[in-house]
Amino acid sequence: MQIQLNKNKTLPIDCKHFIDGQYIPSFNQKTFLNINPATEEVLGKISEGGELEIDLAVKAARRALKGEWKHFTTEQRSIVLRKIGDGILARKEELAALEAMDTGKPYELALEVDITRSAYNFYFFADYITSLGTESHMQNQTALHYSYRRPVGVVGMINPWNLPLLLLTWKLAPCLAAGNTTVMKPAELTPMTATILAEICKEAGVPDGVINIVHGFGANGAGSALTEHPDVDAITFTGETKTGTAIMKAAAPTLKKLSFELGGKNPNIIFADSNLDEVIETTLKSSFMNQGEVCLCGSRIYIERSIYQEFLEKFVEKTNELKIGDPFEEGTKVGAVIGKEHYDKVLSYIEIAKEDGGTILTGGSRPEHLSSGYFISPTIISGLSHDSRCVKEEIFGPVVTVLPFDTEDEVIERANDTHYGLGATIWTNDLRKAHRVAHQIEAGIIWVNTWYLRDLRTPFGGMKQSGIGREGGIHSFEFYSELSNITIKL
Ligand SMILES: NC(=O)C1=CN([C@@H]2O[C@H](COP(=O)(O)OP(=O)(O)OC[C@H]3O[C@@H](n4cnc5c(N)ncnc54)[C@H](O)[C@@H]3O)[C@@H](O)[C@H]2O)C=CC1
Ligand SMILES: O=C(O)/C=C/C=C(\O)C(=O)O
Repeated sequence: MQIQLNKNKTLPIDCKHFIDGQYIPSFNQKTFLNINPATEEVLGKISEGGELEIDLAVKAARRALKGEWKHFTTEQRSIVLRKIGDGILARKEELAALEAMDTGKPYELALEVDITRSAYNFYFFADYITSLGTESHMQNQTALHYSYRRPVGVVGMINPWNLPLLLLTWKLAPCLAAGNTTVMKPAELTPMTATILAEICKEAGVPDGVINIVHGFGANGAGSALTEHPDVDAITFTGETKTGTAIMKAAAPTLKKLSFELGGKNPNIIFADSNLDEVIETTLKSSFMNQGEVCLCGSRIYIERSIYQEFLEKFVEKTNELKIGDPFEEGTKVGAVIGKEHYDKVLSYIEIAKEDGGTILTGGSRPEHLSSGYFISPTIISGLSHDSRCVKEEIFGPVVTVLPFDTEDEVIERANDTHYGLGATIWTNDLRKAHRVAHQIEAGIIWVNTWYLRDLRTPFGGMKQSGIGREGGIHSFEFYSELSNITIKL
């Protein structure tokens, strides 16, 4: 399926399943529509899979585990992974355009972050496997113990719509590196880049059946069919916390191995001794990058009282300068949110903020110059109490709350007063304070004087209701492989 596509794309673009190396429609020919959230136009039809398509895909993945893929050496898998990375970069403009159309995000962001990082996910794990070792222990002179790593088997992947290709490849690269096969279900709202990736993988030499894609819905659809399927060994999921609960229940009867990266309500803690210009520049990104639709966004901003007013003035001024609108226009920093349902949800939180006595310092509604598309101006809300739903719940849009604090202990308590524990950012030039506070914040990913600085060797994931397990570097292999210990008596 070669789509010649640039910013002047040709529609419609239909997305079929990819099973056992072939693009196929659903058995019953069922489809649903894919909508561009920035224009509200129909992009094409998506095949709607269910139990039958999932079963076909799982059988193909199970067969492929025992086929030629099983005999690929580490070096051969590494070469294939590098070729997939090359294949992504060779089509980066096309993939970025598809991602922008599917999600509503700025094309420049898709090119710079989503697509580049997707290729890098493959390059990183291509290198990583060639130096991956296992432990061995000599027990006195009587026995040698060593561990042996093998694939988990068929891995089910359930992906969200916010960073479609980036998050799918973050799972797929280590999954293939470790020798597994997979059935992937992209989010129903963002099917396009995954569909193209299948072709890139095939061209890179991934044998038929190793990767399979089934499109469709989550509950009572392809998603639940995948999580319930008895012949799937593991599920990796990124998305909402309550979906994680449903998947855990569905996976329990067959005791699947699970890795969950769930929602967040991340604190951004700004101490008075930080460099304010640097804080503002990064806080604009941590608040509004990708329309705030990144689970790592710092949507609760706590500012030490002595710089509260100065911070607000500068932050509001710089936020008002962000260009919002057509994702394909040069310089656009904020695009459309993912769709009508999410648009209504985000706006409903702004209404809650007003009812709770909050002050909308900027934004709060659709920008006047954009009459269609699901656009919401970057919104900053002050004056809320700590228990307002806007401060407590994940909004996942271009909306942040700002609150002053007086002491270190107070802000630590506020930051931890949530069921989530994904990310946090701390701004201070006091080294001791940075460590002291970081050690007390209940989050899996803590940045000091930066945000979204990623090193793929590091453990990535959340604590509390933000996730189960970690991925990245060796942590990915803890999930995507099984270790056996072998003891030899000497
Ligand atoms: N990375 C994150 O933390 C993300 C968080 N969200 C949050 O979730 C909210 C809703 O967005 P959704 O797209 O509906 O997220 P979601 O968690 O419902 O969907 C993510 C994926 O899970 C699948 N899914 C849904 N229910 C399932 C089930 N019962 N069994 C198996 N698969 C299932 C969906 O089809 C999709 O592929 C957002 O407003 C946001 O707050 C959404 C996307 C990413
Ligand atoms: O791996 C990254 O760089 C980004 C991860 C972001 C998420 O997992 C998310 O928004 O869900």
